[in-house]
Amino acid sequence: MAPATNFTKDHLLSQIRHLEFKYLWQLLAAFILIPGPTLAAYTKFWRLYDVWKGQAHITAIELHRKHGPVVRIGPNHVSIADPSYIPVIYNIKENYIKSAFYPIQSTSWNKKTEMNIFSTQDPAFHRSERRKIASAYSLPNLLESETAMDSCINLFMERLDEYALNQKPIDLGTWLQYFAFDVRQKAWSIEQILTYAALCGQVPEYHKFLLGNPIFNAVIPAAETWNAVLVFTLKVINTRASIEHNGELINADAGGRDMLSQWAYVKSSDPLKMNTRDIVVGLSTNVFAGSDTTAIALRSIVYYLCKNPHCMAKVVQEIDGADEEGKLSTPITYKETTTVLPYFCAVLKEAMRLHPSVGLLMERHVPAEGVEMSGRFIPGGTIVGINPWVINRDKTMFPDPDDFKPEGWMTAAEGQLRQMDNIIELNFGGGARKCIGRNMSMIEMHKVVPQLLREFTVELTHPEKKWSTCNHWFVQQGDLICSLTRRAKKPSQ
Ligand code: HEM
Repeated sequence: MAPATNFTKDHLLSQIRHLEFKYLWQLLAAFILIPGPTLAAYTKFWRLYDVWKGQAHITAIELHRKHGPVVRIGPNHVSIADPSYIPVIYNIKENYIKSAFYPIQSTSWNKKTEMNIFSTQDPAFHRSERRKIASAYSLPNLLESETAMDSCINLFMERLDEYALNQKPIDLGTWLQYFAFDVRQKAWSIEQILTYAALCGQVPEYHKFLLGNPIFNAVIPAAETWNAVLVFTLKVINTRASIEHNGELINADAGGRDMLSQWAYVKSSDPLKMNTRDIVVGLSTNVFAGSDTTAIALRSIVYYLCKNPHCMAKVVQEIDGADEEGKLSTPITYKETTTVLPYFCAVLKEAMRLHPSVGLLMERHVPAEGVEMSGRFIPGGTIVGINPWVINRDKTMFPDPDDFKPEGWMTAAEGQLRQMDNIIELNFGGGARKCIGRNMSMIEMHKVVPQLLREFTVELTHPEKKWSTCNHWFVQQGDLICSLTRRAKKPSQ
């Protein structure tokens, strides 16, 4: 028996040594062999500085063009640019868990930090919270309330008319933001909140000493009123219902079609399914995650059309043609755009390809066993992610990646088109954590821009100038100053 025991022991030791060696080798290979800026391999402050400058999306594109599909951008952060890993990193199983970047974007409500479906790192909590609200965001459900959007579009066109009549240049970028969600509050703006989240998100361990410090809310009881998102959400709720001092939602009209009404109905018919917290957190997450992202996409469509007058002329011609044939309602419906305005749909995709709303890595932890990506081993626990700005400029899919060429979407063969679609879908994230508000934004964008171009000639007031961009997680644009001229007579409503 003794030799057998020795064999087992020796064998075991050699296996351990082999494993240690293998593990050490893998770590070494990962750390030394993954290319990237030298400083980034040693300190997170390289990334913090890069994000602080507001152009991290440009840095990311340049780094991948120089180093290839796998680039180290922090001691424990690796950026991936190979589209075939989209379904690996962003999957339904949620085994690639969100990083500590996300909880910073939680909701503060009733002096407590409340995780929302965007910020939580816990897959089980995420599943149960998302299940409660998902049906309200389905395409059929949203299309049933399309007329509510129509009244916003009509109002928006009336406001723009005032600028056209007075021949005054308009800051259309800001007005598109008002259209997406009118979050103008005397409080911390979404941009300020995002700047904090983007910067602190690079060194999330400091959040607990900063705004994440529980003493913060206790010492400064008014802190919640600084948050524009929460203030706006409560203000809107209070126009239709009321939130009592103990934080209980009462008197909400539970018969309407919008989310407040739908959720108030669930709360009153089955309080165990949905409570006031769920409603306030759900609605304020919509405002936070949905207003700037939608406004950014709307601005991109308008900007790239103005910068490419031949594309603008084609879109306008397409709209006028459909109008003459009596195929368009006022305002244009989502179904009409998606069925009779194919060139506009290609423009929308191309604008979103060139300027995705999210401009940093969508960070996830590699599962414990590690993974090999594009020939490089990445150890478990490493934070990996894909930046939509990088893969949307994949040269194999988009031969002139920096140019605005909507025609590419019209002429691609079926298989190629599917792959191109899969890539730009990452603008909305992927897998179980994919954007829940995608359909809402898509409906808005497919309606309001064609209606705008149907009613007005839109030109940049300074066509020679480039707009400005600042990436603090969302890539905001500035200086979309336009001149509007009313086209034919106002369409009858
Ligand atoms: C063009 C418009 C939009 C874009 C580009 C966009 C983009 C994204 C992206 C990239 C994510 C995933 C982030 C990640 O995994 O790191 C996301 C998630 C999310 N978005 Fe959007 N979004 C848009 C509009 C909206 C709207 C209108 C709403 C709400 C009404 C919304 C609510 C959310 C929520 C709640 C999540 C978290 C989903 C989850 O984790 O289950 N978004 N969005």
